[in-house]
Amino acid sequence: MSELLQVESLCIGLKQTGKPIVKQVSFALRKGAALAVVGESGSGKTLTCKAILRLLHDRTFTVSGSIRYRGQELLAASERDMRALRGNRIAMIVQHPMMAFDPTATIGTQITETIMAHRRISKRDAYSSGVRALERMNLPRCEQLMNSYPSELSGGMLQRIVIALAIIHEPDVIIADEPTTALDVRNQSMVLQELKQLKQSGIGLLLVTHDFGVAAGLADEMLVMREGEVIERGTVHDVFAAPREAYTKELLEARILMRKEDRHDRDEGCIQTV
Ligand SMILES: Nc1ncnc2c1ncn2[C@@H]1O[C@H](COP(=O)(O)OP(=O)(O)OP(=O)(O)O)[C@@H](O)[C@H]1O
Repeated sequence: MSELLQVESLCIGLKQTGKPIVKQVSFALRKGAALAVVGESGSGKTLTCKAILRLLHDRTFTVSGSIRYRGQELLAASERDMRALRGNRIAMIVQHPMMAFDPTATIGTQITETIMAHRRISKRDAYSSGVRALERMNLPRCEQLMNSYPSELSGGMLQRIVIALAIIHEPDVIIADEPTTALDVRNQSMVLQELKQLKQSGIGLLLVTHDFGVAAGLADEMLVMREGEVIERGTVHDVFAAPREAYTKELLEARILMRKEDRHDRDEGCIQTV
């Protein structure tokens, strides 16, 4: 089956008020493909991702519709089955890598413990497997990195370590929620490069971003969300070349304007320093 994830008519609402937040969202994610979910802040992107992993608290939210992973209905799965899927088959990468780590323990300790929590493996083998995972992310001086504390590393480094950890159990779906938003341009491009390689290796990538540039660099297809609804969908090429909805055009124009301003600021900077 090439379809890894199938989301159909997903609705998320607030339990207390009954207010709908995500409305009838449907999409499918194939093996080796990347689907970008784009939309302004508050459009329901993160809640959609959390619903897939069943991370929304049922005291706060109602979730209905269907979410199937390799044919298995996740909305009906037991919590035990979900624990086996989370991290192992479906991994998630979040926006702020610093929050993924305990500041009081070294990266090596945390990686080793994570591996040992999922596998029956000795500490020494878990450590070596952690080093190899970092090497796979093309991180430099991996032994030294294992001895570092999170606060000693840049956001970009940490995000690449998060990705290394996310793929350690060889998941076939990665949900990346704004994986590059908190990073500088250089680190953004390195993280995008790593994600591109994962996609090429056959992983299905669900990429949440408000940045059309990131979507263009990585995704094959995209959904544009607004106020909880999918208002436009298609291949990245088609949506960029001929957006149908006024809202998509506005987002695209805002992106072009931002890039022009960035370039202008950089040029001004050059002139001032000459
Ligand atoms: N715990 C909550 N209780 C009430 N409303 C919530 C809760 N969590 C999210 N919301 C609301 O649901 C809507 C969608 O939130 P969501 O985090 O999915 O947006 P998003 O598109 O991911 O935005 P961003 O890009 O800012 O992360 C927002 O209006 C948000 O205020």
